Amino acid sequence: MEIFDYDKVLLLPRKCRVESRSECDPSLEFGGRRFKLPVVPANMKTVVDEKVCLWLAQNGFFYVMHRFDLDNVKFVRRMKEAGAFASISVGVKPPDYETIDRLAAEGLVPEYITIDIAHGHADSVQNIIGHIKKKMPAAFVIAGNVGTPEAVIDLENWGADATKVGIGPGKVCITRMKTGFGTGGWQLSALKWCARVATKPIIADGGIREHGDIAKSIRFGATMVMVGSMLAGHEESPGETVEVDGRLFKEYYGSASDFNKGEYKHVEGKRILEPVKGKLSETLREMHEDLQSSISYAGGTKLMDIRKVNYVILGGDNAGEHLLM
Ligand SMILES: NC(=O)C1=CN([C@@H]2O[C@H](COP(=O)(O)OP(=O)(O)OC[C@H]3O[C@@H](n4cnc5c(N)ncnc54)[C@H](OP(=O)(O)O)[C@@H]3O)[C@@H](O)[C@H]2O)C=CC1
Ligand SMILES: Nc1nc2c(ncn2[C@@H]2O[C@H](COP(=O)(O)O)[C@@H](O)[C@H]2O)c(=O)[nH]1
Repeated sequence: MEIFDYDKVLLLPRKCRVESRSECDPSLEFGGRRFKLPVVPANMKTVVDEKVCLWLAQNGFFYVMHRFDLDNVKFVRRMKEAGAFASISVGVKPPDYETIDRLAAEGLVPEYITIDIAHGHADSVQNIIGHIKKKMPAAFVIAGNVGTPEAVIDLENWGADATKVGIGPGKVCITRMKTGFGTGGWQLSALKWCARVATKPIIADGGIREHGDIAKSIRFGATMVMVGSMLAGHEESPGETVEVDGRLFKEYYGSASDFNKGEYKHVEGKRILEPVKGKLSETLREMHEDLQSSISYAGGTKLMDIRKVNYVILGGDNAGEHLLM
């Protein structure tokens, strides 16, 4: 198997078919809705809050609210009252079952439910997918995280409508060091490996460091990418602002860090400071433009035209050109 990550791959251009990049459309259909970009901010406390989620929903972007220290029922109700779709995260513990039951009892069906645990290839995930599908069959269920084809096959067979791939490639992740496991350092080829067997959409989660990594993820089989650090640290981002030597930073911490958990137990995440980067809407606008360029380099007009290109692997044992035959 080829092993590579985002920084070791470049996509090869095909003859341009447009006169202007404005003809290229990076939008996509996901779970019955159309979104402007194949990008979703990570469901983490220092990346999204209710205000950011509402803004994303009202401006044509997908979002997934985090699942920490909030009442999901109140959140779904407020999103619906605001005329927005609801997209929540749950875990696999008894309070998460109660949340599903309360939502169903009140007839508040979130359009999207993400089951968000560290090791998503687990009976606990099969059980909660079954529970959600029984109580709220209309909800689109995203399940993860996983890092192998076997896990993708199981999650799809258990009823997940999409899977989230990425164990440990995140910027504030320390899973690799703490446990010796994961897709950190080879996330892009893990994605390729998983996408070969997937019959439903994959969200590639973690390790996106450049806008071009979004196009690379699409090329290797992702329908959507989840982005944490690059979308943290904006003016609108939640998280404490810290001044260091006259420069402004915002905190960004892992969901499995002691900062998020409130205790040092099964810690697999850390806290870093991200330089404050301006407005989130500006970063999303730039991502949109960059993806339009990617599509034009792919010789296409639509997002999935990126899937048609060849690529090269730079350096290392697997170096070489890879042609689509
Ligand atoms: N994408 C990634 O690489 C990672 C992401 N995270 C994020 O951190 C947050 C907290 O995650 P998580 O700790 O799962 O959430 P929870 O603490 O809610 O754990 C979920 C459940 O899964 C169990 N569990 C967790 N890890 C394992 C494991 N390795 N083997 C068996 N059972 C396990 C827990 O039990 P118990 O605690 O008793 O073991 C608990 O019952 C989530 O948002 C998650 O996405 C965390 C690590 C890696
Ligand atoms: N191993 C851990 N992974 C975590 C933790 N908190 C979040 N995450 C994952 O990281 C991505 C974001 O990655 P980035 O490279 O874009 O910053 C996020 O979506 C989660 O899957 C954690 O504490 N430990």
